[in-house]
Amino acid sequence: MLPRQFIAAHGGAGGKGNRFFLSNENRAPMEATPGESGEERSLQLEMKSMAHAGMVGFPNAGKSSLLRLFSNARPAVASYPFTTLNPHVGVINYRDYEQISVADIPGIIEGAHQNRGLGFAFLRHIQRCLFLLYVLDLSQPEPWTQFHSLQYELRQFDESLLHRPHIIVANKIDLPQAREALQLLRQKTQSKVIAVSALTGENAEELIMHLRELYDEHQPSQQNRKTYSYW
Ligand SMILES: Nc1nc2c(ncn2[C@@H]2O[C@H](COP(=O)(O)OP(=O)(O)OP(=O)(O)O)[C@@H](O)[C@H]2O)c(=O)[nH]1
Ligand SMILES: [Mg+2]
Repeated sequence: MLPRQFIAAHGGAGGKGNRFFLSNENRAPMEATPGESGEERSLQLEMKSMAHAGMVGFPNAGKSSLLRLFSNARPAVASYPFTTLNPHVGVINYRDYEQISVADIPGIIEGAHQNRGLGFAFLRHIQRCLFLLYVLDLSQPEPWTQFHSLQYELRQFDESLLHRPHIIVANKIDLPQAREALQLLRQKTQSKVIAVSALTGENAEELIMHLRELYDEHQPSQQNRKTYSYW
């Protein structure tokens, strides 16, 4: 964990106040010396989004569609890759007033670490997320290769991201052949897979509930709450 506070610039040493000049001769000194100047620094700060969950996926996998489905965020959705150019954060509201924020970042492609596509610098926005959602497109052949490529790119960026709790969100279950692909995907990975359709909303509830379980499990300061439901 990064320290929450740091000193950006030290103040200068204080001057001598009136009391310093107090003496038997001078019971009410009006003398004082000015303090030294403080340090001066120019800082450029970058805010990293701090969502609870971070979505990673290939372009067009449906990350923004999912965010629109379960939160109030309205990122653009379109049938061409790299629709999302900037990170978006959406908030899921639960009935017990708990809120989980989810970050949607631009699509990552194979070779992103060599600056292919939009590069992988956007991954910095998910570095502080408690858990990750790998969003895969089930309509693409061998969707598990997307998972491996995404993990490979994450590793190049920050190996610790691979140890982050995660689930696979297998999207586009409504499309032909998606169910067969899902079966194979499940055989080829040990990760938890939740199949959904951002288009029809199929299984959205299950995903939302599972996010809550992940959140309760990995939110150390919070007391786990057993009864909850989505708005
Ligand atoms: N059939 C079907 N289409 C979907 C589903 N989810 C998303 N799409 C479509 O897939 C396309 C891409 O969706 P986006 O949500 O923009 O994908 P993205 O992952 O945010 O893409 P980038 O921003 O380019 O990384 C759009 O045409 C969506 O309508 C789904 O579950 N089923
Ligand atoms: Mg998008």
